[in-house]
Amino acid sequence: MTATRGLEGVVATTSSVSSIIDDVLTYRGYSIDDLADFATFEEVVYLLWNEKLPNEQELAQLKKELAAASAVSDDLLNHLKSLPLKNVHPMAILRTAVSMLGMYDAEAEDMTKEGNMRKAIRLQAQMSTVVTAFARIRDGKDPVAPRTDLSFAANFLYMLTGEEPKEVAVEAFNKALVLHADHELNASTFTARVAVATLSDMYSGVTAAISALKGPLHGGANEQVMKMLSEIKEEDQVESYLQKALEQKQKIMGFGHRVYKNGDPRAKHLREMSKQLTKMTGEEKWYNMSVKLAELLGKEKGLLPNVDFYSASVYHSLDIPHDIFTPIFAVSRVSGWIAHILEQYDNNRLIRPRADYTGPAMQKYIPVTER
Ligand SMILES: CC(=O)SCCNC(=O)CCNC(=O)[C@H](O)C(C)(C)COP(=O)(O)OP(=O)(O)OC[C@H]1O[C@@H](n2cnc3c(N)ncnc32)[C@H](O)[C@@H]1OP(=O)(O)O
Ligand SMILES: O=C([O-])CC(=O)C(=O)O
Repeated sequence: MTATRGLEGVVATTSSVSSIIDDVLTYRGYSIDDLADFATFEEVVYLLWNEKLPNEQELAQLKKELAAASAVSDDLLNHLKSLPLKNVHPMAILRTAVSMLGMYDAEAEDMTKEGNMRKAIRLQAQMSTVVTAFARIRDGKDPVAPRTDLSFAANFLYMLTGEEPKEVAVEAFNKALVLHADHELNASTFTARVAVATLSDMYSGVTAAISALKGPLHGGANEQVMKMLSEIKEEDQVESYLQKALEQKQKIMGFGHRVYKNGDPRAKHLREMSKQLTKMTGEEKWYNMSVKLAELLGKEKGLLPNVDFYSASVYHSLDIPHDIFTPIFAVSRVSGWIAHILEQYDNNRLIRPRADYTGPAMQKYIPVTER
């Protein structure tokens, strides 16, 4: 038996949810470029879960169900208020809150197809409510209840700020949600599939996935990108920052990818959004610094921006707190996790690979008094 480090290149399952073939990303066979340009996030959720784009009626029904499911119980909000919110990362709060949502869901252990679809709606709707409620509670503000007349993207921004967002912000946020919704067998999706392949419930799968997304080598990179840009401060500091970081063998957050070696097809959409939004806010320096960093790192190391790089300046321009960037990734990606969880249940087999043992061979047991 030989191990493949990080399972690189290992094909671990079949899937019809999304594909990356020759650097082209599709959800259920639809190009990410078309979806980013034309689709609402709700259409993408429907597509991922139902293997087809919805007609008007189906879309209206999904929106109605999401809106009806989006409020969370006062008990859960009171739990959130009792947590040490100032010192804990929002992804840790989200991980705990999703686990709690499972405890408040009377159907948590219902493994029927219908029960799982109802839970899917609740999870998709309520993660937005939890993330925005948390972001307000820690600032001493009351949570804002979701509205039933707003789109998914608009509702998130509304619950975060308490104000109805501008159309341009909703459009940008919707596109960001579409771009993050699914990505083949990335680390968090694989984690979700491993958890539910034991026939554990959907909340357990999503809680496990959130844990995997949290790390800076995966979803946590978007927050780290903004931290890096804030440290660099000015465009004329980019080159010296980069040289020093590379000399110290630091990883530059938001660059590189396990699968894409010629660039992440989502990055160009986020780059364009970053350009437009930073122009609007008058803070073009974030876009200019990002472009310069990307040019230099491309030349120096052949490393290209991934989905997390330009999303940082996009979310910053939408006035979103930096530590909420990764929870937003989860709010979108839960749609993909759910699609994969449903696919796993449909054709399940326990996921249990082997390890190539490298420890000592057959040691003789010595009683504790003789050691
Ligand atoms: C949504 C997402 O999850 S997208 C990814 C988000 N993560 C990041 O942006 C974090 C920064 N990027 C990385 O750490 C990596 O590129 C990963 C984790 C995304 C992919 O990693 P892998 O395919 O395992 O590549 P690995 O980490 O082995 O790197 C290969 C080589 O490229 C270098 N490298 C890869 N990415 C970077 C980077 N961002 N900055 C500097 N060097 C890098 C490594 O140091 C390594 O060099 P070496 O061979 O001289 O030791
Ligand atoms: O696929 C990956 O390894 C990481 C990624 O880009 C994602 O999850 O969107």
